[in-house]
Amino acid sequence: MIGASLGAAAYERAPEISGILAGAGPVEDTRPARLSAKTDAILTLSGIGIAFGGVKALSDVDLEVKGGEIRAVIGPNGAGKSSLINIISGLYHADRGRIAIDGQSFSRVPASRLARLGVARTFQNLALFGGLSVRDNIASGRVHTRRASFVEHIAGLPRARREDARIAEKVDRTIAFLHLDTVADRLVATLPYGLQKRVELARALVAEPKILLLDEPMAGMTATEKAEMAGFVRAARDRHGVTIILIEHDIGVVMGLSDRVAVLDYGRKIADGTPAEVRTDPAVIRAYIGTADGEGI
Ligand SMILES: Nc1ncnc2c1ncn2[C@@H]1O[C@H](COP(=O)(O)OP(=O)(O)OP(=O)(O)O)[C@@H](O)[C@H]1O
Repeated sequence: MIGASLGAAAYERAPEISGILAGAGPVEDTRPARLSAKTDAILTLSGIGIAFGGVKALSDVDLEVKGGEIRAVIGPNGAGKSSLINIISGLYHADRGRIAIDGQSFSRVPASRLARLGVARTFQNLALFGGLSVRDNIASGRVHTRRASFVEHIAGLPRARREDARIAEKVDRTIAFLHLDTVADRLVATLPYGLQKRVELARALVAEPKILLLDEPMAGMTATEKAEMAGFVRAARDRHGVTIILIEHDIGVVMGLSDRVAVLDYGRKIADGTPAEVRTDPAVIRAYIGTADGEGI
């Protein structure tokens, strides 16, 4: 497996991200374009490029994601994977290229409208409210659906009560789906790391996204936790039809879970295909272990 073959050298070529967000506020493209009826792509990236100072994080990257598929993006450290997810979710703004999400085309994805575009994401490092319960953290994933005003909520007016009941029902269903019932009222900070990652998945799923972006959902997990998480990700696709874009370092997990895998190296896409195709691609083998005749991938 690639995972077993990945030496530290391949993984330690690039500095870690600095966390500085690029670009100014979201600017929606004023010329929305509908997707061609000939394609079943729900997400298309065309010619995406972004640089930070002198570092080209992504150069001319194309990516097509079909509705209902589990699509992995892999590559050594610093290859540009997180930058790609951050561009799709509007946190970074590409210097070049276009992004089409479910029929709407953007040069800059409006982060503030992401949930309404049907996109949800999780983060590489947990981004939960540790002092709130699991239930409240998950409910925060539906904030964008609230229509009743603050005053209506304070006064307990019917619209606000109906809204609360609807959200509570969706939260309960998500808790059951991800087997979080026994910890639903615990403070998130008191949970083991693997369960916290699952709560983050729950918060993304409760929004009922069409597209779910998962940035290293299994990082730091035990083998058992990874297998459980992989099962939940697959179930989200199989039972709810969610399209999933996944960045993950554990290549064994990626190969077992994904329909198609795109491989980045130094910001360029070097391979794209089924797990079986990518696994034997000489460019991928070179990128990961520095030699075209590497074994065991
Ligand atoms: N906000 C930023 N500011 C400056 N440089 C950045 C920023 N984000 C990414 N980079 C740089 O862009 C390149 C690609 O980084 P990115 O995090 O996208 O790669 P990655 O494949 O996700 O890496 P990893 O697997 O280590 O998370 C790296 O050289 C990184 O240092």
